[in-house]
Amino acid sequence: MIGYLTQNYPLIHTFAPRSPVRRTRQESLTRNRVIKMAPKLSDFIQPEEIIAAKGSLDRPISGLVMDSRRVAPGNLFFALPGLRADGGYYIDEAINRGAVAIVTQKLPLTAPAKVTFIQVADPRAMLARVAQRYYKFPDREMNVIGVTGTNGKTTVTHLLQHLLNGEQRVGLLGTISYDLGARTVPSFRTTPESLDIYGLLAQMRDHGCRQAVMEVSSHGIDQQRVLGLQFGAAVFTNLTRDHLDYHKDLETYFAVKMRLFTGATGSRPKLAVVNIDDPYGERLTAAIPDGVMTVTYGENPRALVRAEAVTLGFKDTTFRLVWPQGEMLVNSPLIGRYNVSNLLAAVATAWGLGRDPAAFLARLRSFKGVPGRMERIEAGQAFNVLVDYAHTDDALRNALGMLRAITPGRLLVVFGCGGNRDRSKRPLMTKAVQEFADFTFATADNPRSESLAQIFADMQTGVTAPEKITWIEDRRRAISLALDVAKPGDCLLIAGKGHETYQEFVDTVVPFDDRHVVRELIGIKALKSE
Ligand SMILES: CC(=O)N[C@H]1[C@@H](OP(=O)(O)OP(=O)(O)OC[C@H]2O[C@@H](n3ccc(=O)[nH]c3=O)[C@H](O)[C@@H]2O)O[C@H](CO)[C@@H](O)[C@@H]1O[C@H](C)C(=O)N[C@@H](C)C(=O)N[C@H](CCC(=O)O)C(=O)O
Ligand SMILES: Nc1ncnc2c1ncn2[C@@H]1O[C@H](COP(=O)(O)OP(=O)(O)OP(=O)(O)O)[C@@H](O)[C@H]1O
Ligand SMILES: N[C@H](CCC[C@H](N)C(=O)O)C(=O)O
Ligand SMILES: [Mg+2]
Repeated sequence: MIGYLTQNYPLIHTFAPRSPVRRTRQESLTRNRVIKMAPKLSDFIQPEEIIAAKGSLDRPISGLVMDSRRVAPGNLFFALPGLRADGGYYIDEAINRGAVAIVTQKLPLTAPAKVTFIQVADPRAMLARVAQRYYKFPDREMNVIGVTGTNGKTTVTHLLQHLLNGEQRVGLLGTISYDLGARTVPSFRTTPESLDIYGLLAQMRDHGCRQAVMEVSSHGIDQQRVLGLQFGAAVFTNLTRDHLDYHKDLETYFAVKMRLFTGATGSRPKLAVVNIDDPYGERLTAAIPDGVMTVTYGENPRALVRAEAVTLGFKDTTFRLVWPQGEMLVNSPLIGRYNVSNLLAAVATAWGLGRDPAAFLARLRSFKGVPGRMERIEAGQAFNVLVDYAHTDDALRNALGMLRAITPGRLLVVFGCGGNRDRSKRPLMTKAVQEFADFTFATADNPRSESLAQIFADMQTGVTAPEKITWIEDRRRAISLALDVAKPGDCLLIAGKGHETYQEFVDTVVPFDDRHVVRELIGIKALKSE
């Protein structure tokens, strides 16, 4: 999937080919001068940063690249050690495609004269530093706000963008899309590679964005994708179980998230915004270094920015927003207690950056939500259908707990678990749906390269009430059966894929959008019953 998307995505880190045009002599001279002034390796790499080199550091380069399949002539290729492969293995391919310089952990015994080899201890860290210099430190010309946490990153970043958008557009990088100021493109990673981040931030800067909000995933922090990036603010939403396939245990996962706040990513944020309703948030506040302004938020009475008198409804949420200089009644179409937390995160950040929350009253009300997050599908049916991105046991518990409280009839759920991701959350997700739903249709999410039988087997270890779950491999069929079962007054939650428009199998990616499937099936069923 990722490959499929990036193939169609214009390269952002190599020079775009120019269309042939007639040039005046003056233009040609200017052009020649530009060629003479093409950036050289030594413009981005200092001798003291390298262990050894073979070849000249004065060599001009045409761009940076970390994937041999995307090398263009004149590029500097970073051979990154990976979890599955070693980028070093692809150096020959990169050279064959025209790479003129290689950053690597190991120098070759013999090197072709036309290529410079640069040995460094950590090529990923070097990539981030070089990318930041190559794109001329876009993070220093913008106020970049990074949002981390297990759940809520996408919601909070979109909310913040909505609150802060004014005369100058606010850029955004996250799970759904990248808003680059002049255009918005589909996202290929929640937190892109450092090379892409700096390239994308440069596009925002060049199109007049003076602020940017971005989701910072734990993978992104751990793989040094945000190394050196200067954050004007870092926000912590919460920490619950996920990604333990990668981090192994919750403490390690938390330690990785903490790096964004302590300076361990190479740069300290100016402002830390922390949810102290979450025990990990409480712990985080104690670890924030002196000199970083901290703003706490939550329903906790000790929070600087807090919500009181929360009223949860099926169509909207109301609460009293209290901050050190004032308070006001907020009404938002976002539903669920966790969205109070998301609203507070955004307001607390804006307040920490010097904005007056009172100015946001209308914008808080006009924010209609994020695609695929509790998205209501209305296609003429007599019961409620919601599509949501809950893909952890905590998110499922929150989502279903909230719907349970406001559903007069039965609560039905369609859900599955993604392949090649945290296996330990699968039985817990099954337990969560059984706690709240009257009936569950367990099905496929994105199996990726895992067998669905294996995923189902993991999910089944959490079954305590087998009579309340049916197992249907085909997601469309599962949704169809759930729609057949639903009656007026019932609520059907279709969880896990939210905004996603595809389903990923071992060697295919097929178009699949829960929202379209629901509308189509309701339409067909209505025709049949006429
Ligand atoms: C588990 C994980 O995060 N893996 C990331 C990791 O992959 P890896 O270490 O396995 O890399 P590899 O495949 O061994 O390749 C090593 C190097 O060889 C290069 N290569 C490889 C093949 C080739 O033909 N030529 C070539 O040059 C690769 O470009 C790479 O630089 O490093 C790669 C780049 O160096 C990332 O693209 C890759 O992200 C994969 C695709 C991924 O799916 N990551 C997900 C889990 C992720 O990052 N998700 C978070 C969101 C999580 C959340 O919801 O919170 C995200 O921020 O998107
Ligand atoms: N603050 C929150 N606390 C707990 N659950 C939440 C919160 N906000 C959203 N959720 C649940 O988590 C799901 C994902 O929300 P969102 O996309 O905002 O999170 P995210 O952190 O960006 O996720 P991802 O890591 O997959 O990008 C929502 O559909 C909802 O069910
Ligand atoms: N950003 C999340 C998305 C999970 C969404 C779910 N549909 C799945 O495929 O598991 C992850 O990479 O874990
Ligand atoms: Mg997200």
